[in-house]
Amino acid sequence: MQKIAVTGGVALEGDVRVSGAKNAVLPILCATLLADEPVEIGNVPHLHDVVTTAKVLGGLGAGVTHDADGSHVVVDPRGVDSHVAPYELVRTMRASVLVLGPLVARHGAAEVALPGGCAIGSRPVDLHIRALEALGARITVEHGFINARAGRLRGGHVAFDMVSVGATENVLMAATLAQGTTVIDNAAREPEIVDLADCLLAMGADIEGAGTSRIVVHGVDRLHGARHDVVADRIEAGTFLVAGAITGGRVTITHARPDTMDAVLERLSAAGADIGIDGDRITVDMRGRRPRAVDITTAPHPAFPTDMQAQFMALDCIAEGVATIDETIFENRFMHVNELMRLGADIHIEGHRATVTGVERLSGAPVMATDLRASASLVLAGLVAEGETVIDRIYHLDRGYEHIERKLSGLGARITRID
Ligand SMILES: CC(=O)N[C@H]1[C@@H](OP(=O)(O)OP(=O)(O)OC[C@H]2O[C@@H](n3ccc(=O)[nH]c3=O)[C@H](O)[C@@H]2O)O[C@H](CO)[C@@H](O)[C@@H]1O
Ligand SMILES: C=C(OP(=O)(O)O)C(=O)O
Repeated sequence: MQKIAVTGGVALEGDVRVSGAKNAVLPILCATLLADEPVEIGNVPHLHDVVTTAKVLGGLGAGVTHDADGSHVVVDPRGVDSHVAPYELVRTMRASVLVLGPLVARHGAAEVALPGGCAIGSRPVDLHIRALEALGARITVEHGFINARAGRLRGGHVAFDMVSVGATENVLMAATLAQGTTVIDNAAREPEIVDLADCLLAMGADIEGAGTSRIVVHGVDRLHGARHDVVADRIEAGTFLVAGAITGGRVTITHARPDTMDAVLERLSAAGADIGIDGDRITVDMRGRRPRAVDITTAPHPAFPTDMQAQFMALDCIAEGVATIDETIFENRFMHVNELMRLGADIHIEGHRATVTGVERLSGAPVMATDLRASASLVLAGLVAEGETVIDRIYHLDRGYEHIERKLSGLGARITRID
């Protein structure tokens, strides 16, 4: 199994390009199932999750082709002749549940394996199911599968009792082909929802309010082919900014979307970093000083994202002062804590709160990646730990970060992948 070895102590310097967002490209790939013509997607990141989604779509009968470097993908949904997303694929990537809405809206049937729990929490799908039922789908859950059937869906009122990114995406996609108007209240407002809506609009959908907590969808009879470029990955971008800050370096990220990153940029400033924004470039400068501890509370967008919690915990581990980190989205998203402690971090957990007392130095050690962003936090800690940190189970990293070791090497980091 591949590992990553990092030798800490280099202050990172230079430019790094941000890739397309994992959490946008996966729903967009699923949305292509709604069209009756090929859909071309650009700025597609090289990620294992993209490969898995292509397998899910291929298994349904869609044609999936990509150009030589893989950054343009064309999905031809005309061959779809199955409506089953099997457990073998769904269990490796929860986003596969996002084929549910498109399949039932376009083909009147879907059988999608229940994604089940994962390292960061239980991650139920009851909100997805109730929302699709509100549009007229008949849904049963048995033998580990969600079975959905429908004639043409009809518009309805969906009022979520909690904010769910995935459920908002599933019902938004389904509503585009429903008869009549759907109102989604307490919708998630994440930039990836806006990007999905932009792609659906290019395909001929009629949507208002994406990016606000009320989305209104007027159903149309068909969605056609389109071309769409995936929005920049604000989590990858944030991870590189933390890499600059934690190492006391100066890093510029390019092709970013600063307007999607307010909460993260505000917390980096609070940690003492100088932040400069110039169009799609963001520079973080922490040269010559130690970060200050910053408190974090994760919550739905536009608040601080749960997907950046582990990376900021790594920053707090070597910061001056004591920080509290409250994780309000997932009940078990502190899997990185024990591994960070193996590097010498001082962290105490009580329920949803971690208290991090900054230490002056971390020391390299073998550690185990437990989930995607936990892995990123270990790489970040490894960049400042004395000596070598070897991170095992990096397949989690490859789900969500494109060539992370190459990008960090380009900034001067001593990091290699070991087979
Ligand atoms: C609001 C939020 O920050 N969502 C994050 C969540 O999206 P993802 O779409 O995976 O998860 P949701 O947004 O649906 O989950 C938000 C909360 O709702 C609960 N829930 C969800 C669906 C459901 O049917 N029933 C239910 O109870 C979840 O357990 C969780 O506590 O994980 C992604 C990957 O880390 C992040 O990119 C998203 O930012
Ligand atoms: C946990 C994440 O992704 P997923 O929902 O695909 O597990 C993430 O993007 O941080």
